[in-house]
Amino acid sequence: MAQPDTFGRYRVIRHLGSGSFATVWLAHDDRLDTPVAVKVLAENWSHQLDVHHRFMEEARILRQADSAWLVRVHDIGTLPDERPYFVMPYADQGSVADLTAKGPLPLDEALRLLTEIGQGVTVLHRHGTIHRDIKPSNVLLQSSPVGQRVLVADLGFAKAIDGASGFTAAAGTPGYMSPEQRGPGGDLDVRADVYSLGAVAYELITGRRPPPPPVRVPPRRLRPGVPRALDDVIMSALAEDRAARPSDAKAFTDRIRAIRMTPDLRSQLPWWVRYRRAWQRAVAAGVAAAALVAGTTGAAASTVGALTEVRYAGDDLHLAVPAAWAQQFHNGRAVPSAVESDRASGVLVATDLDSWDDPEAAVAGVFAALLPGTGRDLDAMLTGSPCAGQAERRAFTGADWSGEIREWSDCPGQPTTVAVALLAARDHGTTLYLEVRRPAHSPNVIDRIIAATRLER
Ligand SMILES: Nc1ncnc2c1ncn2[C@@H]1O[C@H](COP(=O)(O)OP(=O)(O)OP(=O)(O)O)[C@@H](O)[C@H]1O
Repeated sequence: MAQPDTFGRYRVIRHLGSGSFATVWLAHDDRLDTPVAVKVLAENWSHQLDVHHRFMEEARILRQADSAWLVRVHDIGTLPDERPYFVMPYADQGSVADLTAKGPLPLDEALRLLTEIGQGVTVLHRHGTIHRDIKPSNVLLQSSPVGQRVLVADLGFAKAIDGASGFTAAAGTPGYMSPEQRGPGGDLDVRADVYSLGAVAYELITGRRPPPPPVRVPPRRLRPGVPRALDDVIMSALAEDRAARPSDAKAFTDRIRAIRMTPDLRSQLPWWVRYRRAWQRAVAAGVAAAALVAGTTGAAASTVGALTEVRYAGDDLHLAVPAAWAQQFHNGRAVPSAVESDRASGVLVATDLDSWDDPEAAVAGVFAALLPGTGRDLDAMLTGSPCAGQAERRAFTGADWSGEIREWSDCPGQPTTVAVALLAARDHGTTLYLEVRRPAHSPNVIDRIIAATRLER
């Protein structure tokens, strides 16, 4: 469809996207001076009576439900060629699918989104409607004065609960669709949406869409440190037998909300998940502010090549990393600590900052921080482990540093080894905390990094 100039009083700005039955445009309401999204029935479907009816039904349900958790419908109209359109607020931050495309979300962020999506679906269930197509791309995000607002959208497949038996056509999206939705004529109830909520939760937590039912791998297996209660509610929502699922969106959401409120949720998380958010938020500022001073040391030839010295303005740590790893850097990520208030920040140099906390990513790099004092206890700092299996522990004694190295080589998916070291500086009341992620083919690189890292005195 060529870009029209207007839909009624709404001035068209650009195309936002097209779904199976409709096209959505960004437009401007000049009278109220606000951006809007206008959804127009697609030309090729406009003469199909059932599609036309469903389109109008979507607008009606959204208008009647009139909830802050659902996309609201402000206006409705008809084009000169008789096609209907309806007008919604513009969701300026894309959809939850844009977030899941980047991988698993920080746990607190995932729980917030799930609670809000669950509230939207609860409104629909109270209204007597089954959504039938809940998935990340159908949950839109809009900026609000207090942050970000979730809007459940796309009710193109929604049905009244009363008329939900004996559907003539299967509807939904594989991966998010309940087993009972797979065939036509299914006898559906709100627990079909509970299954989809479980599937969205699974993807937010693990970064992966669940396999077709029956789902046998719980989120915890893919993301160590997921609280047991969260694992349980997601797996029960994904039960093949709907009698085993939470009874409706409210029951599901109440359980998610309770987990979110658990006071010690944060302390249950392993250290690399707990501190993730802090550094992610600061990446852009950190990269801009950091001054990378690189000089190659004359290190002996090795499989990862020469080391590059990295130093940040205002810091007296000269960190040495393999030159090939020094692609992105950031200063400001927090160091794990047994005491929340005792947090120092450090520098991260890696091939890919965004993947640093994902134990399955093939990322290589070094995170280093200086902590005041010596005599610190690594066990008290670290909770959980990044990969399965026991860490191999060994002592390190060098000219400048001495302490302990722990290395996990049984990391899922990728040939990456994760190591953590806590090293006291010789003749200096300082401790160096190091995290190193290295490819499997460079076994002695950690010792070389420590040996070449020095303090400016
Ligand atoms: N209110 C809105 N604000 C911003 N973008 C929107 C809004 N409503 C829909 N969109 C975007 O418009 C596009 C088309 O949406 P639509 O609901 O028609 O179909 P879909 O969800 O992409 O696909 P399907 O209906 O086939 O599942 C999507 O990319 C969606 O994110």
